[in-house]
Amino acid sequence: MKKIAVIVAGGSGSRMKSAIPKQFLFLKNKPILWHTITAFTKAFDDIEIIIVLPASYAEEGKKIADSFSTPHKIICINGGETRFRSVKNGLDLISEEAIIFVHDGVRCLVSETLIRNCYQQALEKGSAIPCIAVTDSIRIIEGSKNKLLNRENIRIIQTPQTFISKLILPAFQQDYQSSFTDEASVVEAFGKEIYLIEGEEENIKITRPIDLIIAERIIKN
Ligand SMILES: Nc1ccn([C@@H]2O[C@H](COP(=O)(O)OP(=O)(O)OP(=O)(O)O)[C@@H](O)[C@H]2O)c(=O)n1
Ligand SMILES: C[C@](O)(CO)[C@H](O)COP(=O)(O)O
Repeated sequence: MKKIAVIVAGGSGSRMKSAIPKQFLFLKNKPILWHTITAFTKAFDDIEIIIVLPASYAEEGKKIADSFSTPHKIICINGGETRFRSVKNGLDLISEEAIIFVHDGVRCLVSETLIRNCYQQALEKGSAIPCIAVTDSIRIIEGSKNKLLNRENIRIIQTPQTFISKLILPAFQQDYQSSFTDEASVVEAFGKEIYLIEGEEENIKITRPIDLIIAERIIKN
């Protein structure tokens, strides 16, 4: 089956508080976004990639895309105000049947194994959403009180969130809801079941300055 990765890198990175959006910061002499794209090009020779960029950094993003050689087809497109809009802009370029990966441009430590596992499960079940268990105690705030939750039932959700095209493309025709934090929430709101898959501890989202320090320690290439 055809494979298409929509790599969303259209955000501003406000929590990182850096001078440029975090996806363009360097890790081991290469932009974070370059490492993320590399993971997908290594996972599959025949993958097509759509990179979603902030309009004001379209040129920087294009330069990174151009640094990859064929046979990988890489298309760049501008993002939008919300993650939903950015993902939708990428998905709007897809009309054929495919397994579609939606991945955060700032999860640059994702492994080729996880990408391939997501592909396989999405092929079999329609979706593959990587997740990891919680290792801290978890409490929910209820007004002025708080209550312990059973952490056995809690999962931390990652990307690549992977779907068969006939599931994700119609789901993104819905109107935006502020509760949409990821693609699984969009597909679920469309009334479809979501299938989880084991994620990876190292597959962190570079969000705050501390995450960059952690990524520096973990990254291999
Ligand atoms: N309108 C948006 C918002 C986010 N993203 C992308 O979604 C991924 C995960 O989002 P997040 O870590 O929240 O990135 P930012 O929105 O850039 O960060 P912040 O929320 O701190 O501003 C990032 O690769 C980001 O570039 C996007 O493409 N378009
Ligand atoms: C999609 C995601 O990375 C899954 O963990 C997460 O929901 C993105 O959240 P953010 O607030 O947009 O960083």
